[in-house]
Amino acid sequence: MTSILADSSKSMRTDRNTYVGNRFVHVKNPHLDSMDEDILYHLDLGTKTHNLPAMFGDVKFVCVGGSPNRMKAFALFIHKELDLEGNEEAIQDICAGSDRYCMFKTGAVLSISHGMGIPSISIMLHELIKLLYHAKCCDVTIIRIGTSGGIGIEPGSVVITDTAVDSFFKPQFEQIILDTVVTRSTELDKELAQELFNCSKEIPGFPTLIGHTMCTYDFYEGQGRLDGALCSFSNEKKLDYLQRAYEAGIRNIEMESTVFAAMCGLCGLRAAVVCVTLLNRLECDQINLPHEVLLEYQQRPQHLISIFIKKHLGQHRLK
Ligand SMILES: O=P(O)(O)O[C@@H]1C[C@H](O)[C@@H](CO)O1
Ligand SMILES: O=c1cc[nH]c(=O)[nH]1
Repeated sequence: MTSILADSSKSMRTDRNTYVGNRFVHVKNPHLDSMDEDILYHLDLGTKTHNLPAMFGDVKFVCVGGSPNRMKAFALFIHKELDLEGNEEAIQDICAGSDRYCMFKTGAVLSISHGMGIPSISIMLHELIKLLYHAKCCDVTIIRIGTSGGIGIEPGSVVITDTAVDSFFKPQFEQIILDTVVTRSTELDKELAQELFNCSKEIPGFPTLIGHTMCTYDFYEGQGRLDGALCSFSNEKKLDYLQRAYEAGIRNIEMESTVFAAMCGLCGLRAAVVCVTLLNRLECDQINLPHEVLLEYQQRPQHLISIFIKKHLGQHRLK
């Protein structure tokens, strides 16, 4: 696919990230200014129906992840960790009127689910970024806390992404706009990744590392699994691909990081991807860990992010 498109220069364009001084969340769409109202349909919010600056103007940290239950659990956890006022029952799903995504706010922290895969997170991010823009938010850090398949590392390890790459190991995301392929950078904030890694040193219970993350369009064939409903390659081909990925510096595979990095980078959000690995793909394809172990693994990125947020809010005591 890449080589065909590379020949057709008329249908390719490159979008570059631009970072602005004060880091207001910004949109890059001249049409929005002329709209009388902006309805954020999948979030069940809007500029006429809700006072977005009053509801969200103080947001400084946004955490996103695939599962609604995980993101609710994270909101409750961070509420407790930050010792915020109000009881847990007050933390209600702000998007309850839509059954696409869920959203919880506690203090300056917003926790949102994004479903599975690039199309799902991309829709959520368009509406979230517009929400933060309408709310006049500035200096916002956004972190994806997810799960992934590891390559050559112990299951339960946490990978902080330095670069998100596509299935060809390229640090780019190809967005098809009308009939044009627009190539966007998937660069993430290196300082933020390092800062998160430094926070991980305070948690002795599990290994954390910085590495490249591969983002695919599919969980089965797209990630070289032999156990899907369709498979046309051998075990040798699978292992050759994953081994080459490892040699290219890739340590885990998931399904959202490239579009996440591209969209956040273009709109002035400091972004990071922190995913726990559920298995070592050089050894197996099926996720066969007991439910309690999976739950504990999913809490690892949350624990790390809570230390990071507490540090930024001046609430963290060094051990
Ligand atoms: O945030 P989650 O844990 O949902 O991310 C990964 C990538 C896919 O969305 C999903 C596949 O199981 O898990
Ligand atoms: O192997 C895995 C595990 C979780 N998520 C993925 O995308 N792949």
